[in-house]
Amino acid sequence: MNGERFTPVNTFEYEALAKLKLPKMVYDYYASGADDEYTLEDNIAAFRRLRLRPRVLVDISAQDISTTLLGIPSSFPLVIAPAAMQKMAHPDGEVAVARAAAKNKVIMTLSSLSTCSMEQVAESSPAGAKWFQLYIYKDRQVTKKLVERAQNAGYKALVLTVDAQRLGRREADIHNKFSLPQHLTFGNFQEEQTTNDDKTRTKSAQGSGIEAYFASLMDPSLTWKDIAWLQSITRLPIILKGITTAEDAQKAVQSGVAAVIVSNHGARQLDGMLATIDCVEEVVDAVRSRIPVLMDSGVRRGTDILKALALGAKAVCIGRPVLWALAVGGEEGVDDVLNLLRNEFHLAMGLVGCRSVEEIDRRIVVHQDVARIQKLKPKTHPQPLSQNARL
Ligand SMILES: Cc1cc2nc3c(=O)[nH]c(=O)nc-3n(C[C@H](O)[C@H](O)[C@H](O)COP(=O)(O)O)c2cc1C
Ligand SMILES: CCCCCCC(=O)C(=O)O
Repeated sequence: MNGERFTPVNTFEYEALAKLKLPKMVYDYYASGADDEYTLEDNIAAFRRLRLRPRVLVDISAQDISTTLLGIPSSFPLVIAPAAMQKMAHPDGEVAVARAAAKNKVIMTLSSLSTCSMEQVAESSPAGAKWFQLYIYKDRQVTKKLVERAQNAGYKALVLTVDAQRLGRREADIHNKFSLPQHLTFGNFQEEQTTNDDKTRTKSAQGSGIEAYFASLMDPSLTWKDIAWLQSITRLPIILKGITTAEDAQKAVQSGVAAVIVSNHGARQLDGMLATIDCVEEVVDAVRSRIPVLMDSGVRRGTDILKALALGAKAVCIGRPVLWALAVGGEEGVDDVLNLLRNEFHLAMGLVGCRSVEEIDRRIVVHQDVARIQKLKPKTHPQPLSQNARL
């Protein structure tokens, strides 16, 4: 580096820089997964177990990497996932992310637990399409009010998170006694600040402040009937975030939602779950093209986006890479990460011989273990089974 400013060239380098910059409590909250973090590791490793099968001698001089998501044009198949409390990464918080998303023509999903208000975020970047993520509160009036505000502020869909009736156990947050720093509040609950301080703050007398906060406000009794309730109070399309099985995917279709996101919440909820890229085919097959399937958790490279699309996802969402970029460079950092991922995807798509996202299909991806077995076949296959019996 020799005194020159280090310029990150991929999302992993952004994370390394963010780790140097952020207070430990904040970095740990953003980075953590649940329990032993097996699934956290596997979210990345599972992408590496998938290998690409490129076709060559295809004219890729005029590639089109754009797509459309629920009627919204997107410069490439990527959406910004909801992530709570972004002002801990940078003073501009969610507003910086929204501006970078709008500039890059990708959809931003705002967390209901944002540190800027949803109106502020909407006004900061009116040209950018946005979705609003929803948790269902025990007090349904709180949820209803959030939905009305999101609708009025111009959000185009509601992303209902269904994998977090209780918050996962993130041990680093317990050790750090995580709480929202004193100078920050939850932007969507400013009005309640004087009347009900609980909605605007987390406390950390002992253990993780967010675990206690979450348990006190969110409804653990949520079921499929609440989807119908939500549909009854809004005209916005509803996207279910956190579907990972065929059974739930079928129920989602039957319940009339507009899309599903295959997600394990960045491995922050149930440790030991499959990596989400390993759930995509199951959900896609169950949905049978009736609604779009998106996926998130572990997407760090343009080749990851390509692999997800090859398995049938319409787009991916990214969580942590945006937080790292925000911490390192604010709006400019997020702009850069979006550009990096777009360029990586463009290159990868060309190198496998696809000219448009519609040309990406299952043939371009193979599971590494299957590739190995196929390679072994010519050697073992002709031998009679009895000769192999001792193996
Ligand atoms: C720090 C942090 C905060 C998050 N906050 C929310 C949230 O408020 N609502 C939600 O539905 N998901 C939340 N998520 C999960 C993300 O939306 C997304 O599913 C996950 O980050 C994707 O995995 P990735 O970080 O590996 O890309 C959060 C994730 C992180 C890392
Ligand atoms: C302070 C309230 C809890 C925020 C939870 C956000 C979230 O989903 C996460 O994964 O963290």
